[in-house]
Amino acid sequence: MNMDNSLLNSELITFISSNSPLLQVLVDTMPVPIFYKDRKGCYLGCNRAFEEFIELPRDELIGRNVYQLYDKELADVYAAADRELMEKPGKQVYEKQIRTLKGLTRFVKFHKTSFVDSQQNVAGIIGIIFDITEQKRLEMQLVRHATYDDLTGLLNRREGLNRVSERYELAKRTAEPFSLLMMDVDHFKRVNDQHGHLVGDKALKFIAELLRGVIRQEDILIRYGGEEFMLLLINVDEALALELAESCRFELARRTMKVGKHQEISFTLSIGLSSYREQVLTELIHEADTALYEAKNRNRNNVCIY
Ligand SMILES: Nc1nc2c(ncn2[C@@H]2O[C@H](COP(=O)(O)OP(=O)(O)OP(=O)(O)O)[C@@H](O)[C@H]2O)c(=O)[nH]1
Repeated sequence: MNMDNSLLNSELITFISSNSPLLQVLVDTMPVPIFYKDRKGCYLGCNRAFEEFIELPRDELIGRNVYQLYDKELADVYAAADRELMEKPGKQVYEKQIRTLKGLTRFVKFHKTSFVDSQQNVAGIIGIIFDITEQKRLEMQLVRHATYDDLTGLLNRREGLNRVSERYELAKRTAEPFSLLMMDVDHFKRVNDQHGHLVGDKALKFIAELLRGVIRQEDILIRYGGEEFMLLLINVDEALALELAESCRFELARRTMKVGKHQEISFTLSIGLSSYREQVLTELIHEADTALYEAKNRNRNNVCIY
């Protein structure tokens, strides 16, 4: 641009508009949205990609400020960012979730630069917008996959153990009680063998949903393995943990899941319980596991305390 970053505001408007069709063609050719504003924050112009992006023709844009175009919350963010750039001229880059004028949500990355007039005073800003909605969607998908189990939507083992470890360290510092349950669905192989793997999957979702409904919001429920779940009960001593474990076991045993039109199947849980008594985390998990093994040996469908 021959603007030399140093034009008077009025010169700039003239330069960009009819006297400079080539410049307009140039910016219109750019596939990313570009806009420019004066020092008061009024739009001086934009390219075609920006018109499409905000879904507004440039005639309706020029001369207006953000408060006349967007909701106040978004306008406040834009105005504050513009003000900061005018006060500290140079470059500015930030990401923001926005709503278009037609109400679509987009994630965007702004690259803004200030420009000065012939007296070297800041005369306005030029902004370029990169639509990073797809990139954000993929990022969120990756985080979701890395955090949750695809089938049940519960925390997966890796992320679950991270959170259990964090809570363990916190409980150690604050001396709050906490208890750990290992829960395993009884004879689950039979479900697969008798009804097929898809029904088995549906059953795991059903069981996870049911457990989610029994536990409290602050508890951490993890799909630990195939048909095995870990539950960390926060601020819960052994007596209360036993009650909660019995509730999980009882609620699951009394419910049935529909299979096909006429059949209903039910499930039971074996549960091992261990409570924090200053043992290290791996030891606590091992104890709950040992108690689960004991519950399986005692004919299943029961809770054993280590
Ligand atoms: N459908 C389905 N089945 C799974 C999944 N993960 C594990 N399983 C099945 O769970 C069954 C576990 O079997 P076992 O370890 O023998 O235990 P069990 O039959 O539950 O018997 P007990 O634990 O001793 O009561 C196996 O048949 C696995 O294939 C899954 O994601 N979907």
